[in-house]
Amino acid sequence: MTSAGLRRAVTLGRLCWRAGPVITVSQLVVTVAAGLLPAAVVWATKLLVDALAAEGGPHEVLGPVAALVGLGLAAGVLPHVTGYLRAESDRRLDLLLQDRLYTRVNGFQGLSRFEDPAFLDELRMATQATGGAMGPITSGLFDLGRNVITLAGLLGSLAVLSPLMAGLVAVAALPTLAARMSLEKRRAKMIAGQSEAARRQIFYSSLLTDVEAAKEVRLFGLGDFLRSRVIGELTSMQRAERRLDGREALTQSALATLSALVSGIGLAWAAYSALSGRLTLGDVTVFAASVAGTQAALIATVENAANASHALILFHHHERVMALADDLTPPRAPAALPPLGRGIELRDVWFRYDDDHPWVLRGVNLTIPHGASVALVGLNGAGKSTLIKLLCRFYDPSRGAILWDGVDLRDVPPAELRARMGVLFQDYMSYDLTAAENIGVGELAALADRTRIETAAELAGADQIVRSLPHGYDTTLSRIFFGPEDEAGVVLSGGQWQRLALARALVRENRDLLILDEPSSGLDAEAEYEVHRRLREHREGRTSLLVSHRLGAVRDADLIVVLGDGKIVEQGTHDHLIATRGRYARLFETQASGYRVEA
Ligand SMILES: Nc1ncnc2c1ncn2[C@@H]1O[C@H](COP(=O)(O)OP(=O)(O)OP(=O)(O)O)[C@@H](O)[C@H]1O
Repeated sequence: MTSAGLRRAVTLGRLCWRAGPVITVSQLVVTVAAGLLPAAVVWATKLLVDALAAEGGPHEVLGPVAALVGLGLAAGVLPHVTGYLRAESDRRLDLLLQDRLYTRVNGFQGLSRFEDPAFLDELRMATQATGGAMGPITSGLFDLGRNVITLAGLLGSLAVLSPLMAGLVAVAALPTLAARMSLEKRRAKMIAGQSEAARRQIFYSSLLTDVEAAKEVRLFGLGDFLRSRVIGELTSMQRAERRLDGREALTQSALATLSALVSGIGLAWAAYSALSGRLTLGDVTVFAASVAGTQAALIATVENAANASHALILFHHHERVMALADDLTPPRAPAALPPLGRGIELRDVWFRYDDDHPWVLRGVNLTIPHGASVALVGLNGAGKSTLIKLLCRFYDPSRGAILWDGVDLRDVPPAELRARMGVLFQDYMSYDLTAAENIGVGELAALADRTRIETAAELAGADQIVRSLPHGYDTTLSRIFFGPEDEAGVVLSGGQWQRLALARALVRENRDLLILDEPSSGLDAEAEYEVHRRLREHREGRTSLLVSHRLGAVRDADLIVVLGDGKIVEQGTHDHLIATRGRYARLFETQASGYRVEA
């Protein structure tokens, strides 16, 4: 094991201790006892055989027999005790590791990590180091410890009879150990090399089983195409595995032949030594059992070391995720976030998602005054949603700053900032929860406050829809989970989901800033009119930012901002922008003419 591997094993040991000190100590005691058992049995057997060969009386035989009975009892019970301790220790360690991992993942307050394929790979491997994979990690290390003790006991016994033979058996094992370790390294490298293919395979197979994708997959006849991609990725991964398995089988067979040869030579030597009177019958028993036991323990040790090292590689990914720095810039001058009194200012904000990506925002200067309703319009890809994500501090500007009453957003904890906002994203979530919970998760403190949830639903035009569901607000909105009384859940239409998402944003009452990104894109004309009428009243006197392609919905805003090519190209009231006959006026005229033609 390399020094890094050893360090990881020590860290894991510390975590086991934290997860359950009593269980860990018990496991250590049982491991040592189980490890010493084979050598103890060999020596008790030797004493018995020698007593029998010397034709001793019941007195001489009683001791070894009693010892063998006790050892037999221990051999019967210890595996079950070990099994229980192991399962309990795995459960506790699993809890601890999952808790650590998801606390760290939640600690990444921005979005950039989740858009980084290298991080996603690391995270996928790290999540494998929890759950079922924890068994081999801990039990592999304890088994390794037990087998090393067994090995030391048996090799020691052998050395008493023939140091040369003990040395020979030990030396014969070295190539096996080296070969196994090198194979394990290759396997780890192969798995790392396959991670992209594995991710693609998971992606294709999830499309084949995903209810959301089922419509398009069937309509476009994508089933065979996706199936052949899954099989293609699997085949290429299996090809690499097959090559390695073949190499492993060949190496192991050659090494097993070497071990058999060594033990054959040893046995012949012991038999001739007994014939010439240099060894007793008991000695030969010790010798034969020790050689066989040593080789078995050696193979098991190598196997355990390989399993433990494989498991430690997974644990390594866990540790790497844990060691990652926060994704957002740490505050230079930590500040408290004041209640919004003046407004939010974007000062020469430049932004791109990555150094290799093009600029999305190029020097945006904008003020959202306190109490004003601001509308953001622009063509697809103009950067509207990106600007919203910066306001929520999912990313920091690449250059420039966003100031909240003069305080740089980089200087305040993101959670504090987000607690001051109600936001409806363009790509909102639909939770497989009840209707009430779908709204209430917008404000966890209001999850049990039905009046508040109903008020938000009413404002979003969702109240009537929810009331007409089989169990009203308690109806489970899911095709995956069952609702009350084991009924299959109900699924809403796109526009109905959107109203619930809007209610979720609005349940956060009295926030400093309300952001709505396309709140009515999926609503029918009547609902859209009604929702915007209510929102207009609701936004009155509150600071809000509305993004919409439906220009009729933004004409009443105090300030309309037109974004184009990552810059603000125009801003003003509806009347002002129409009078200037610029980009907004053209967009508005295009939309209006469409309606006029239809009319
Ligand atoms: N996570 C991301 N990583 C890299 N590029 C992104 C990401 N999200 C958006 N972009 C790019 O940023 C640009 C602006 O996208 P954005 O979603 O902000 O536009 P938008 O104005 O909201 O468009 P729409 O009207 O279509 O919603 C686009 O060119 C898009 O490809």
